[in-house]
Amino acid sequence: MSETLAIDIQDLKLAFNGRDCIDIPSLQIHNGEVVLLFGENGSGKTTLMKLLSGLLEPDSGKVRVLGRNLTQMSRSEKDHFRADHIGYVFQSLNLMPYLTALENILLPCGFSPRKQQIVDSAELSGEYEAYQLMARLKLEDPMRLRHKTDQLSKGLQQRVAVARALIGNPSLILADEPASAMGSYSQRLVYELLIEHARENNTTLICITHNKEANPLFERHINMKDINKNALSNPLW
Ligand SMILES: Nc1ncnc2c1ncn2[C@@H]1O[C@H](COP(=O)(O)OP(=O)(O)OP(=O)(O)O)[C@@H](O)[C@H]1O
Repeated sequence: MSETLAIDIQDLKLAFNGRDCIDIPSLQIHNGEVVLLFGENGSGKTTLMKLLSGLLEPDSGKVRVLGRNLTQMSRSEKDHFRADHIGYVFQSLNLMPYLTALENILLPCGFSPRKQQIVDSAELSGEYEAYQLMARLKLEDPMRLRHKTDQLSKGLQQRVAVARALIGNPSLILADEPASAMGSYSQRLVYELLIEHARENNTTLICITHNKEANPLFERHINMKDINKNALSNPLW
């Protein structure tokens, strides 16, 4: 059973400075599911994504991701696991400003021999793959990828962050508000690319968005208040 689960959470708890943030008794997401995660500001969406990627350590409980128990891994094992198997679009983007857009997109291949191998096995260069992904996001001028990311608009930076998460076909994509700085046409392109890419590669996709227009595109909708007992106890709400 667990081999079919991309995510399996049991009794997951995390507090910040004594204030309870996450209390999720149970959550399962199957391999290949395309999931929209939504909820009020402060309901714990980003924190949950960080727990799923091993960037945050829970106080207690179990997090299994792609059949591996994150809670039993060392920090370095988690870093390698994340580099090899997860693509993450951070809410804060986390692009390297001193690198070009193209170098940013290709960065995960440098950290993961697995991603590099997948890109190489396509018998096309990583660079070609990067251009292909950006073409699907309707980048009009490919020369823009030769610019440093801090010279690009916020919307283009987000598209670069999306391509960076998809390069090397990771098995799990976590996308935290991946299109918030874009107009509605570009937002739709981003959601459609993430979903098509997930279906083409049997990738599991978990995407946070406040954009209700994206709802019909996703096959499963998870409201934080239905899974996190502390979702509504936050003062931000
Ligand atoms: N590193 C941290 N230290 C202390 N408190 C934190 C930390 N990270 C998150 N929190 C708090 O945990 C709660 C949940 O934050 P989180 O960012 O996960 O919510 P969210 O649902 O993603 O919100 P939003 O929709 O505004 O992005 C908030 O009260 C936030 O202030």
